[in-house]
Amino acid sequence: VGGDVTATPESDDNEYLCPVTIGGQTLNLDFDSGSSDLWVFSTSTPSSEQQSHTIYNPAKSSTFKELNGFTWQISYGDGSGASGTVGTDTVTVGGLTVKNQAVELATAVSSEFVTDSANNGLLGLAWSNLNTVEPTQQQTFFANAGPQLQQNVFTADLRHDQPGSYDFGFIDTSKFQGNLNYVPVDNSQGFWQFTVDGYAVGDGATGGNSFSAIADTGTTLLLLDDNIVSDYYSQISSAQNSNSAGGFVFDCTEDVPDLTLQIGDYAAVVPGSLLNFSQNGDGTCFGGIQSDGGQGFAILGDVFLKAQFTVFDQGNVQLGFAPK
Ligand SMILES: O=C(CNCCc1c[nH]c2ccccc12)Nc1scc(-c2ccccc2)c1C(=O)NCc1ccccc1
Repeated sequence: VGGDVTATPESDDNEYLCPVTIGGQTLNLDFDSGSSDLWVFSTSTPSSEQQSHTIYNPAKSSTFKELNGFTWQISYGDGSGASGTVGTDTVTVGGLTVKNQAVELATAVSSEFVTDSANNGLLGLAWSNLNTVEPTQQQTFFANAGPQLQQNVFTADLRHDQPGSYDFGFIDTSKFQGNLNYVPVDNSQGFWQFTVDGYAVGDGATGGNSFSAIADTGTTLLLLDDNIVSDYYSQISSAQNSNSAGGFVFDCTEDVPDLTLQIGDYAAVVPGSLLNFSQNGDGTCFGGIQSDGGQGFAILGDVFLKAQFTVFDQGNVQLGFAPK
């Protein structure tokens, strides 16, 4: 048994949305390997915050069950967040069905989500120890689906400005070139966390110290240690760290170098074309590489994942990468 679902990029590849059916109602959700809550806009969300979102109505689902007294509250590094109550329902993704999946109903949502009308909630794909439900932590959709999957994996094939896909339970070898390169994952903090052994800017030599990183489909950009960010932008003459733009920008006419991350034996190349992320409208462009804010680990978000085919292997607690 498995599932294949289309991941459609929002403008500027800011996020990727996938159709999810909950109790017979279909909503587009943001699949997020950097968090572990499945939460949705619902009839419990204040009408002023429902705006143009598709909402889930548990009263219309014959399979919804309230988890009385259960609550959740999540906040993200950009200051956004949401909170609410919890129930269970039957959740289907690309033909793969999980019964009694914890579905978290938002009773409060921050403005970043209210104004993002394409996003009707998140489907967390990190490890369940990151789930925020109290008093009893809940399992993710992927954790619950694991036992019924042919292979206990999901794969991400995100693309620039065109639909990609997530597959659950199988590896479609037509979606990548060559062989998969696996690295061990440390899931003790709940993330798909692994070690990067070095980096190279453009066709420069691979150097630098090894560092921790997470594979995070829910973060748009490639967030790295300040030293690497400075080294990278030192190769772009017009680059500057702009407070008004919220990060490093450069002239759109510039030739933007590739970045290569050495992951074990695998040289993961992020082409310069993906590192010129978006136009600011004034002749400057916003970089796909930005600071990780001193997190202690790098966040390899969609900018990185667009350039690789990635296997999230729950059974063997490892990640696999291959070029596309
Ligand atoms: O939270 C996730 C994945 N879900 C994102 C859901 C989401 C959050 N706004 C959204 C808006 C739209 C759609 C989804 C989301 N990843 C991680 S791990 C560590 C940090 C972190 C912690 C502290 C400081 C920095 C990062 C984050 C983080 O905050 N990323 C989002 C972000 C967003 C903007 C800038 C940096 C990081």
